[in-house]
Amino acid sequence: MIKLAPSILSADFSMLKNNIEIIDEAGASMVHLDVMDGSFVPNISFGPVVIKSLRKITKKAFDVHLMIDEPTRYIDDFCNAGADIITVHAEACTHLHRTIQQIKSKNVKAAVALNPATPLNVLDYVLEDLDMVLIMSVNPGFGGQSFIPNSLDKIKSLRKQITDKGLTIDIQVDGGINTSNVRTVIEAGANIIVAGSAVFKGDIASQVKGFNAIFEEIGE
Ligand SMILES: O=C(CO)[C@@H](O)[C@H](O)COP(=O)(O)O
Ligand SMILES: [Fe+2]
Repeated sequence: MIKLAPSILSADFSMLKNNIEIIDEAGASMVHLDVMDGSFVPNISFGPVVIKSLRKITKKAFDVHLMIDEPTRYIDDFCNAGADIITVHAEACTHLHRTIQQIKSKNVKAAVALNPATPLNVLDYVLEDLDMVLIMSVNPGFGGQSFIPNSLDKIKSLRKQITDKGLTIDIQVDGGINTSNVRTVIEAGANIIVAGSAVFKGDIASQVKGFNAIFEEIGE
């Protein structure tokens, strides 16, 4: 099953409650929350206090994408704020294996994100431990960037590795995805689609429904 994870980074922050209610009702599978520290990425967004407040608005899964250096320092805070999935960047962790185990010890799903220039082999000795891998299809830090086409080969190779090893791991793709290019991303092997500007810039509900209609069509 293919799932949509709208990224609220592109929402109107003065209307967050309303925007989250709209994606929830329109059929989004989860809420993608981009946490940025101004160090790992050149932008600052929000942290666990905001996520804890938003947790009251919906029961949909909270998919927390941590773009922060040494996330091990804050894993417990994000788990306590109500995260269902925590994604850390391989590039940001000195002890990636330990960080993954820390997330799992809190009964939260663990995922690792790879920047566009990071090879898949950094996952060789941790893949079995993961619930999800996030392939970044833009350089992290901002919404509204263009999809990097090389990401498609990376998604295909990862899907092949997962299948060959007999594992069940979600592949999430994040950055520059819209209703025109999402089919190629799914055909390459992704099953969780993050979309920020393609959901929140314009009619939010109809754009969520537009993605879901494509997912159903492909799933048939
Ligand atoms: O993690 C990030 C950016 O670093 C994303 O989740 C973006 O927020 C996606 O936005 P669009 O590229 O879909 O506009
Ligand atoms: Fe993200």
